[in-house]
Amino acid sequence: MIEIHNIHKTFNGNKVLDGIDGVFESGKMNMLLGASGTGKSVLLKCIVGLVKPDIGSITYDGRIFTNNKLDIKQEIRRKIGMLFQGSALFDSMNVYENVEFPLRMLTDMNRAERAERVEFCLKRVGLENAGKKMPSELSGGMKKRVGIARAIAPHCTYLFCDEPNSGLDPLTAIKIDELIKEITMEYDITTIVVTHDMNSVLEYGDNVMFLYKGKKLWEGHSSTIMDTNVRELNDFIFSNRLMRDAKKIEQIEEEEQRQEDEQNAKK
Ligand SMILES: Nc1ncnc2c1ncn2[C@@H]1O[C@H](COP(=O)(O)OP(=O)(O)OP(=O)(O)O)[C@@H](O)[C@H]1O
Repeated sequence: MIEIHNIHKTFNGNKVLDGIDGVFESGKMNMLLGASGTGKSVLLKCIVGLVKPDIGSITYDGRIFTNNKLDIKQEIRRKIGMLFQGSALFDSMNVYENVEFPLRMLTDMNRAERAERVEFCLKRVGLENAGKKMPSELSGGMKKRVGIARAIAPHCTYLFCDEPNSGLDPLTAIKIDELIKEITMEYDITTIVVTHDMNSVLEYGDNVMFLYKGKKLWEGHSSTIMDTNVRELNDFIFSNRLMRDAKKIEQIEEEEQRQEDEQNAKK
């Protein structure tokens, strides 16, 4: 579990995060949702330690991360897996070497142990025969899968994904979300996903935080997000035409049901 309390961050007079609190539980898909420029990535960077908050605290399973000793921070960092927007694979390494890389850097596994772990992770993401391929030979979805295998290889406890399905077609995007969710539950990982994709949120969001201009305006399970009274969140959701149409259909169905109930009651 990761807890953040009262996170503030200002860049050159531009207030990007304005007092954010939150709890991210393990085994759940925790999602940071919001339009471009609302501070989602900066918040994620604060949590990972790439950006230092001006005020606020972050704890990992009860251990303070912010302003703690370097060795404690490094110990926590070793348990973090990252999936970057563009997958960020090393172009000069093949798939196997990419997944093996964090094991070389972060663990004292010998060659045979590394090979076993790489093969396990590649199999887990459905790429058991792709070890020798170079990143340039992979589709966008395959690159994301390699990114996931690399992130979980050192047995990560925490997994951070920055727009994991950006640039993917809708079907592949759903499969990547599904894989992240399965892995999160299977290994009880604390996962935080930055997204502005409502499809992802509705399908997989166990705990969704909506950020707007550096503030958290709404938080809850995805099943309740369509019923929100928060105007900014409503505007965000229904800026998408498909969402507007879905809402209209839902309202028509509700009205039909209401009329049917009324008629049944009269009988
Ligand atoms: N290192 C930095 N220095 C100065 N300003 C920054 C820095 N990093 C981010 N910002 C600013 O912080 C604001 C929020 O940026 P952030 O990347 O967190 O947005 P976001 O919600 O993740 O958007 P997107 O969905 O487009 O990635 C932006 O105005 C951005 O220009």
